[in-house]
Amino acid sequence: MVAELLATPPCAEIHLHIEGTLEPELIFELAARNGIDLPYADLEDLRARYRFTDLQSFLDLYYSNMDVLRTEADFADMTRAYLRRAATAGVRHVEMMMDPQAHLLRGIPLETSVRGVCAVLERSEEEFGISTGLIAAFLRDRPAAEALEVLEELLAMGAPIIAIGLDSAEVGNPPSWFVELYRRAREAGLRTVAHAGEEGPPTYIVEALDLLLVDRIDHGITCLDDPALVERLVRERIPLTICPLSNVRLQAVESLAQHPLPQMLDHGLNISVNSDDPAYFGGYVDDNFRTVQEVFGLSRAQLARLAEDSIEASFASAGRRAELLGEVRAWAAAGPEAA
Ligand code: HPA
Ligand SMILES: [Zn+2]
Repeated sequence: MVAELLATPPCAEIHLHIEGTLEPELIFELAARNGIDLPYADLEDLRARYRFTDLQSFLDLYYSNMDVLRTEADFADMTRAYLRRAATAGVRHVEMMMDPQAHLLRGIPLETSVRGVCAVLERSEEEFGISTGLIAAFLRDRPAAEALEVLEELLAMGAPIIAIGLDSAEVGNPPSWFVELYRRAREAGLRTVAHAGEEGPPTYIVEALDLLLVDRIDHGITCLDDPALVERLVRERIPLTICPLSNVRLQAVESLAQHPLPQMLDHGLNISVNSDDPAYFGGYVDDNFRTVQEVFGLSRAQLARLAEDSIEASFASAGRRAELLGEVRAWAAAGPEAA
């Protein structure tokens, strides 16, 4: 029974910020390597700052810690550390966001951040058995014109991105400001996602769908405040990428017991389980699966459904999706409940 409780399915992780995988130990290591004086006495002092009251309180630390990322090797080391850990968590495909604009704003050329991450992603399938896709996320609390300029530069340099996303401080920065950015991305053949309804109202989810024409919504938990929207998300099979530990740590929900994941399953929404910024929110995708399993007593079949949803919602090739769905079905069939 204990082994059953700890089991997590093979899955796709499709809501993950690579900069949010920067663990405290690596922050200190990179600071030492780059001769940076950190504003923390030691690891314990840094860890003591990981108490957040909302999204902004997290973003302040997240952007501040990014300062240790200076060279291609720094970005590569961070990416490799995530993939190594993700492989043990059952991740078989990852679509990772990165914030190239945030690095550019602090003087790090796009080539440095993108090449550092991509050098490792290129070898991921061979090295870790994890297929990958890179999503360039843009900062919604910065001018839309700046995002468009950065996208043009990414396209001009041939950055191997599969999609664009929209992240950072949500409330007061609506999707409607980024129509041109998303139009340009689609024109360039990219897929599209956007954070909406993490802290912001359900109208932001509607804007992301109707104005940005996104393929999936990151978070989207506030959709439950609008029953007509929930019905639409179910009918149109629009995926929501759910991050349970993140929602609790950022106080978007009061406690895990009050997380709306079971309601979302009952509604028949396509939802996946993801870690968002695992170094900051207390766990990787397996920790998120384990937690929802423990708190809600999910069955093996329900866990398999979450994993299947993650694969269906991904931008992996049809062949890769079929292969991974086969793995999830084998995992589901191997459990005691299936006997
Ligand atoms: O959890 C998040 N929400 C919004 N923006 C972000 N940028 C990094 N992580 C996040
Ligand atoms: Zn996120």
